[in-house]
Amino acid sequence: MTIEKKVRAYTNIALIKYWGKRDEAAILPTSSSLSLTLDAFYTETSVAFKEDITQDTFYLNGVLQNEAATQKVSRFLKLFREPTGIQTPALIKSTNFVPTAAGLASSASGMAALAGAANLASGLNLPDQELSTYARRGSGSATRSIYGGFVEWQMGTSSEDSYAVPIDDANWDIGMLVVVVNSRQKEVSSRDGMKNTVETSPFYAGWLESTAKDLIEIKKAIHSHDFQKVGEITESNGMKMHGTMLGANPPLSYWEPYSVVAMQLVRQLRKEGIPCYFTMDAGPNVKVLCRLSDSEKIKARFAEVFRTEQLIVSRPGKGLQIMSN
Ligand SMILES: O=C(O)C[C@@](O)(CF)CCOP(=O)(O)OP(=O)(O)O
Repeated sequence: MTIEKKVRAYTNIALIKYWGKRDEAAILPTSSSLSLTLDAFYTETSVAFKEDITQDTFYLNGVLQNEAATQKVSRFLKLFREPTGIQTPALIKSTNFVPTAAGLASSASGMAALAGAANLASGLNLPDQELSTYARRGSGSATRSIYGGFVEWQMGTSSEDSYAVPIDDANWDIGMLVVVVNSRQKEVSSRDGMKNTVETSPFYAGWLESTAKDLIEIKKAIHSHDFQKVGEITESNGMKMHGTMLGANPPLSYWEPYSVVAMQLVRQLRKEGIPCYFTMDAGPNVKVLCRLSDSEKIKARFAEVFRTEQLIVSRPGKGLQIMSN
């Protein structure tokens, strides 16, 4: 029995970064990672296997997608067609609720929502942990969006045990301010950036050793609700990831001048006694981990430098949600 339901998945921001694969095809990482799912950014997707269409048909934000984008979705749907034997064409409708200027990687919420919708439509009905290994085959960071709050993606030893584990609901005055320095499509994708780094950076071995220790320490800090420790490890881990890129050949940096302005403002606010810590991904945008109760105060300080539409406060997000159609 298949059901056509809309599934919502929220995006996540890594505090302990995923930056490198040990297996490109299966999207298996070189290290485990840990993220915070965000409530403010999400994707809603429905999948329906329909006899009245002749081929997979994919709408994104209401726009019929081209052959290449549709083939990518079809390749992903094979994960659900193979075990069920479903040959019927699929109608896929996906909407990204990522504020237009956000420029946040929607691959995490996009692939997690697609996995959730396909899981229902195919009748496979995998439990969340196993479903996260399917989302992973779409995009590594999507693994973590199956759950809410703080989530660990365990690197595992195979495809079957490289999955997400919920760590903590983060409902203890945790928030994040996303500073959108630039929302345009970045030149170098995370996929390409991490591949080049793994292959050429002399700092990569040091990163692997250090990030494994960071993960152990941040989980202790989360369990003891030690916000300062969580923040310090987050900021350090993100900078070490960017450090590996600077050593790659050719060197890679995603930073723009206003990325540095944002980081300096975070340091200034900390000096004034407001606990906040920055992290960056494969783009110029800066994410500020803070107390939810401080987020508006911090946003107001950023608004002295950035336009308000560049500043988005998010509380912790939940895991996959099945929406009423
Ligand atoms: O999210 C993190 O842990 C850190 C990053 O965002 C970069 F800073 C990596 C995201 O990589 P993703 O887009 O998932 O790559 P894919 O597996 O090649 O699709």
